Formats: sequence, C-alpha cells, structure tokens
Amino acid sequence: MVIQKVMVIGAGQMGSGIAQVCAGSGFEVILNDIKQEFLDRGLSNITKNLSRDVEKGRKTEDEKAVILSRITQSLDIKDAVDVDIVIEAATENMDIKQSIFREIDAIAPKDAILATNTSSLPITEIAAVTERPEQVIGMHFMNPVPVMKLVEIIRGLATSDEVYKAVQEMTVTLGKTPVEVNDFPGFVSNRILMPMINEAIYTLYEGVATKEDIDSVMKLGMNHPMGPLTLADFIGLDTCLYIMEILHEGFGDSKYRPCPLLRKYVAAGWLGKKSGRGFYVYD
Ligand SMILES: CC(=O)CC(=O)SCCNC(=O)CCNC(=O)[C@H](O)C(C)(C)COP(=O)(O)OP(=O)(O)OC[C@H]1O[C@@H](n2cnc3c(N)ncnc32)[C@H](O)[C@@H]1OP(=O)(O)O
Ligand SMILES: NC(=O)C1=CN([C@@H]2O[C@H](COP(=O)(O)OP(=O)(O)OC[C@H]3O[C@@H](n4cnc5c(N)ncnc54)[C@H](OP(=O)(O)O)[C@@H]3O)[C@@H](O)[C@H]2O)C=CC1
Repeated sequence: MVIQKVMVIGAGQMGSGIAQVCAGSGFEVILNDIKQEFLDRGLSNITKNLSRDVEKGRKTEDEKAVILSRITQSLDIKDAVDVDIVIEAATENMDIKQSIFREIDAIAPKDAILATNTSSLPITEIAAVTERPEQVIGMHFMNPVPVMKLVEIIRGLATSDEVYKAVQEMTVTLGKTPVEVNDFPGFVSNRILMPMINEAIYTLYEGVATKEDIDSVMKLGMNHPMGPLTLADFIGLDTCLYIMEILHEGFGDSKYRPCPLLRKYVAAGWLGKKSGRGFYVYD
C-alpha cells in the first residue's frame, strides 16, 4: 500500500496541523473544509508556523514555498477521487463524522484508507456506515500537531493488518511515534486526560481555588507544561464537552459526568482560545 496523496477534511486547528506535517514530509495534500473562510484560516496558521521555522533557521524560504505548494485547497469532497488516504478532522460529533464517511466512501478510490482523527468516538461505529470497514482506522494526532510526537492508532473491529501497517508506516514518515490502542471510549489519551481536566473544572466550580491557582498547582506541582484550565481552552471547550459525553455514555459511569460549568461555557459560545474566550480571555 503506497500512500502519496492525502485529503485532510476539516481545516480547523487539528486539520491544518495535520496538513502541515503531511506536506512537510513530502505528501501531496488536499485540505478540505465547508467554507472558504475556514480554509483561509487554516492556511494562514500553516504559513505562520512555517514562517516561524524560517525565522528560527529550521527551514529556508524555498523549503517553506515547496511545502505550501504541496497543499491544495478544496471546498468539494469529490476532490477525494484520486487520493490514497483521507484523514478526517472535522468537528467531534458522530452525526457529522458518519455523514462525511458515508459520502467519502462513495467518492474515494476503493483501495483508499479512511482515517479519522476523532479524539473519542468509536472507530467501529464510524466504519459501520461504509462499505469498507476493514480500511477505516483511527489516527489520533495530538495538539499542537507540528510539536507533539504521539499518534494513537486505533483499530476498529474490522480494521485489517495491512491498513494498520500502512498507517503505522505513514506515522513514522511524519516523524511521529505510533502507539497501538484498542477501540474503547476516549482510547488511552482522553480516558486519562479528560477526567483530569473535568475535575479541574469541578474544582473551580466548587470554589476550591481560582483558575490561576488551579493551573499553578498542576504546572508547578506536577510539572505539566500547561495548567488543566489553560489546556482545556487550548483544546476547545466544545471538544472537551463532546469527549466527556462520549466517556459518560460509553462507560455508563457517573464518574465521567461533565461539569455543569463546562456545559454553561459551551452554551455561551465560550469555546476557549479558538473563540477568544474560555476560562481565560484571548486577544
Ligand atoms: C484532546 C485530544 O484529543 C488530544 C490532545 O491533543 S490533548 C492536548 C495535548 N497537548 C498538550 O498537552 C500540550 C501541552 N502544552 C505544551 O506542550 C506546551 O505548552 C506547548 C508545546 C503547546 C507550547 O510550549 P511552550 O514552551 O509553552 O511555548 P513556546 O515556547 O511558544 O513553544 C514551544 C515550541 O512549540 C512550538 N509551538 C507552540 N505552539 C505551536 C503551534 N500551535 N503550532 C506549531 N508549533 C507550536 C513553538 O514554535 C516552539 O518551538 P521551538 O521551541 O522549536 O521554537
Ligand atoms: N482540539 C484538540 O486538541 C484535538 C482535537 N482532536 C479532534 O480533531 C477533530 C477536529 O478538532 P479541532 O480541529 O480542534 O476542531 P475545530 O473546531 O478547530 O475544527 C473543525 C473544523 O471542521 C470543520 N467541519 C465541520 N463539519 C465539516 C464537514 N462536514 N466537512 C468539512 N469540514 C467540516 C469545521 O467547520 P465549522 O467551524 O463550520 O464547524 C472546522 O473548520 C475533532 O474530532 C477533535 O475531537 C484530536 C486531537 C486533539
């Protein structure tokens, strides 16, 4: 299985990062979203990151130009007609993902791999809406994609060994470290990380300490690079809430109930850094 051409669906913070690392490793990339403004924002993030690499002497202007030239913008999912792999990084919502997979299954070449960057949704359930469940797999990058080394690779019930191997090899080509994980709610990363973040939100909700002090405890006391409330803002509070709901529903255990304060912030449109306000306010 040779992978050369990739379609990334969703040009948000994850999709743009995935497009950047794929293009940076020599893959031809089609970056797809539903609105031009999201593509513009994604491309502008990629350009900003590459310019920083040039400023820091890690890349030349020519290398930056070559990487950018490997990325084509797309507003039409039919552009997946000749790709080798699709990496879906749209909003964390099962209806949205299943509708994308249904559509892409009818368009992408029969031997193409359909991967999802979902942070918590069952791969098997996404695969079930396609005619090729053996070619559907989870490829879970971490945020910020250009920096973080891990990719969790999640096998659905039907994922073939050949597809797993191809995705594992691609991950290594991207300069990342693959870790194999079974298809359980939240996989490994978010099953452990998200309850900690949710507990930090409860700690704020119950008035135990201020947001700054909660973050300081985890930064200075546990050497985390970011406090949990800052990290929640960075991930996106909508994504955190979706993940907690998946854990709650998937395990049927009340210990995963999302904090009411998290629900309230999402309902208010306070989605974190990407919307300008979450636990903190951003310029
Ligand atoms: C929700 C899920 O499903 C799974 C997830 O992804 S959970 C989230 C996982 N991610 C984390 O936990 C991130 C925790 N935070 C960190 O590791 C760090 O704070 C951080 C890497 C984001 C920033 O690091 P920092 O030292 O505080 O800031 P800064 O000095 O600006 O950046 C460090 C480096 O990262 C780079 N960087 C920071 N943000 C970046 C971004 N968004 N895109 C690309 N590069 C970035 C900077 O260029 C810098 O690189 P150099 O040192 O080589 O110049
Ligand atoms: N944030 C994080 O730290 C991490 C997130 N993930 C996962 O990555 C995925 C994306 O998250 P993230 O990048 O943070 O989210 P964002 O909200 O930044 O980006 C999602 C993008 O997908 C677009 N989109 C929605 N529906 C479609 C569609 N039908 N076709 C094409 N594009 C669509 C959205 O447009 P619009 O704004 O109009 O809805 C938006 O531009 C989620 O599954 C998330 O769980 C994985 C690892 C870490």
